[in-house]
Amino acid sequence: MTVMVPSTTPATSSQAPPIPSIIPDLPVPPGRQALDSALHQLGRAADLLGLDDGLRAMLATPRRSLMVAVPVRREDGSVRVVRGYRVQHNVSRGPAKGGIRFHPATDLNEVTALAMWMTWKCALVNLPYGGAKGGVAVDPAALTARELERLTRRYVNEILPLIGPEQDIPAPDVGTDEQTMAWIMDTYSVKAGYSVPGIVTGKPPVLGGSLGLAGATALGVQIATLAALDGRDPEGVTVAVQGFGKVGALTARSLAAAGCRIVAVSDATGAVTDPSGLDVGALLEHHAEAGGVRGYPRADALSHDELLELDVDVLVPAALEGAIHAGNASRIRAGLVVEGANGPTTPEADRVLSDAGITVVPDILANAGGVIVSYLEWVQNTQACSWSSGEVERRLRELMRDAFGEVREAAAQRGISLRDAAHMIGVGRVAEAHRVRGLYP
Ligand SMILES: NC(=O)C1=CN([C@@H]2O[C@H](COP(=O)(O)OP(=O)(O)OC[C@H]3O[C@@H](n4cnc5c(N)ncnc54)[C@H](OP(=O)(O)O)[C@@H]3O)[C@@H](O)[C@H]2O)C=CC1
Ligand SMILES: O=C(O)CCC(=O)C(=O)O
Repeated sequence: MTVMVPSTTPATSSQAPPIPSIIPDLPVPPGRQALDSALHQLGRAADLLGLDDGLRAMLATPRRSLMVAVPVRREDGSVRVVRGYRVQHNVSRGPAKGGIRFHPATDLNEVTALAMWMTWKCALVNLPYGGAKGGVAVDPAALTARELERLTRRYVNEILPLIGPEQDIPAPDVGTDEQTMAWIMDTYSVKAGYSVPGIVTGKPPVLGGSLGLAGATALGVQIATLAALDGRDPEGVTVAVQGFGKVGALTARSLAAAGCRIVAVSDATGAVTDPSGLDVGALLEHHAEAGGVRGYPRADALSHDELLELDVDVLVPAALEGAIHAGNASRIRAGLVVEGANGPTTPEADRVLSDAGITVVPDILANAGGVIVSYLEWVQNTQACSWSSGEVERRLRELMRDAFGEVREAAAQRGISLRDAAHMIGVGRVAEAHRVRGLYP
């Protein structure tokens, strides 16, 4: 999103055109809502842990935030300037880790919230990482492939002071993919003068990418869903999935492969439903050809809101933050919500779902499969070794199972929600790292 600010030069009779600028426009919703949610969740965990005010302040404050201008030359020769961000929320347990988002509405608040969630997520699944996130306020669909490549390379160049294989390791998120990661690796490597595969995860396998990363988040969501079903036969369990991107589409496929009946999916173009079960393979083909799920001929159309409010066993929000909010939470009829997306449920909605007896498997647990396999990729790159897809999947299953078990046990012991339990464990580990390291100087 380019912010146009009028020139401060007084208008003259020749009426000079305003100078386009991207002077910071903060704070700006909707990122503020994500940050408020993240801070609220941290506050609850800090209360459960009895943390003192100093530690609370350290955990609530990002360690480093970088805001950059990213000029990109368009195909017609003109230059457009967009804003980019990289936030390292916490690095007490290891290098910062987290994806890069290309989305027109991203802002510093949103990226800060996403970085904070990465910190707790990495601690919860016991990875030796802190948390980070990056973003560029741009719609990648509105750029050509060459413009996107130039934008990516320039953004990487601007955030060079923060990133590095031992400092801060990016990965894909909304609007970015394997190709984006390949450009990041190349840009960083050209600057270094040698290949640095460990600078980024989610790369194509030919560049040292993990054989299991493409579907890792989705497999993790499937594992979390089946664990939350608690022994119930998945055969015929009805599922609605919001978002049909890297997480949503592959989660739909993964849950269908486990026997679930995917009755509805959506993306930004629309939503489709078939109560007898969608053919996810055919839907993926339609999506690839048509650029979205809208118009899929073997299903009925429904509205975005109707999808969220379907009477299903499982709802998987796998798009953006704030999908389930105070305005629609009371209409959610799913028995179980498994958060594929980061921050899809606001704190107000959380309360409503809890009062209605709806179980929520929180984002930092449900979607941790991606960063788990990112970690395996990074170890593989930095140790110059490689693992088979079977080995990657085994490790992913182990870490997801252990984390799920710990969260469920803590929730049962303390009589708290899975979200509070997950945050208590994640925040507690980071707080303990701070305590043991002490404060410099
Ligand atoms: N990629 C990863 O490794 C991980 C991602 N996540 C989280 O998962 C979520 C999705 O990420 P990812 O799949 O990578 O992103 P993608 O960009 O691949 O997909 C996002 C999807 O959301 C859809 N969408 C956007 N707005 C809406 C809306 N209002 N209603 C329904 N669908 C909508 C998009 O539709 P369209 O394509 O039509 O725009 C697209 O299908 C994010 O919260 C991300 O942070 C979490 C862990 C790891
Ligand atoms: O794989 C990674 O490093 C980060 C994935 C991510 O951005 C997320 O879990 O939200």
